[in-house]
Amino acid sequence: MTDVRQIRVISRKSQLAMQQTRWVIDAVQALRPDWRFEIVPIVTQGDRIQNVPLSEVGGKGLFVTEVEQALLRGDGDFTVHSLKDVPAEVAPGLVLAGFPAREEPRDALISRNGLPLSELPTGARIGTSSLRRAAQLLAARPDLAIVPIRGNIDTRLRKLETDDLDAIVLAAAGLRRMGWGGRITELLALDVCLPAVGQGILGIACRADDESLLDALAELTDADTKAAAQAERALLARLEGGCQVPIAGYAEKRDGRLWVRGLVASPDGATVIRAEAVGEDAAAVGNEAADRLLAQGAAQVIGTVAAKAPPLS
Ligand SMILES: NCc1[nH]cc(CCC(=O)O)c1CC(=O)O
Repeated sequence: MTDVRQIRVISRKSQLAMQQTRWVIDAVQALRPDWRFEIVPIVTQGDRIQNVPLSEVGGKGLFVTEVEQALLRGDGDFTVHSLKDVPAEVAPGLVLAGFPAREEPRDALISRNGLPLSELPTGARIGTSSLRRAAQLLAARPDLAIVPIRGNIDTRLRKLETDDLDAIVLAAAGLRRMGWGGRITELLALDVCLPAVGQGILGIACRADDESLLDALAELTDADTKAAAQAERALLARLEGGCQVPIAGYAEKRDGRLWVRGLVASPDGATVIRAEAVGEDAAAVGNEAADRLLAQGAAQVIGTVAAKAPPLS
């Protein structure tokens, strides 16, 4: 017999956030038929600032901090984060307790004329505000013109036409969760565009002392996804990267062991440092991959980028 609870779920109002929230509620409901759920919508500062590239507004976890404060105040019981938007450290008193099976981790190219990356014309205009994507695209194709675009997924898809772009790059996971996977021209190979740490993973956060909720979230957790999340976030934490630095990391299970790949690049793609590590313990493997990046000078690349970034305000 489980306890009967009325669970309040804090969610940003974006279509993607609401979609992900409803999906997780359905999954928890299936495990706890007696529980009742209610969505508490929240508008964050990050949702209000729409026209400035995220890399310029600064502040780690722009969308996440206010949601964490709301959870700590007790405005709601859990929230569903896109893990890649969650800074390396979560707020004291909260835990990331639920990791449903990962959606597609790769970045997707959506091109106007259906051409894959390798066939785009010289000087093609590619829309992305992600320094990580820009750096890797330029490393593969230095001729490309990177055009900053921001906004929700549907806004960015529209800008493909209105901003006269040849292609845009988005996380395949977000597109698929919205039911728009059919728009994808090409999934970019992991060795062409290594994803952001946590891309495609949902991380469900709740208060660290909420025992019955912790139990339910543990039941919907996929062990391989959780291990990948831990390894990738250990790598990120050791590199101390904010969204101002092109950092990528991806972990997957191979033959029972965890394989982590990491990348640090200069924004122009001229310098790209790669490293990998294999092992059993998720955090240890992530740390080892980070150390191998640092041994190749990643700190200098990160330091150079951070020095050029505008001050956080
Ligand atoms: N930075 C915004 C963001 N946060 C999570 C996703 C997509 C879903 C995911 O990666 O889990 C996106 C959109 C994108 O990067 O294209």
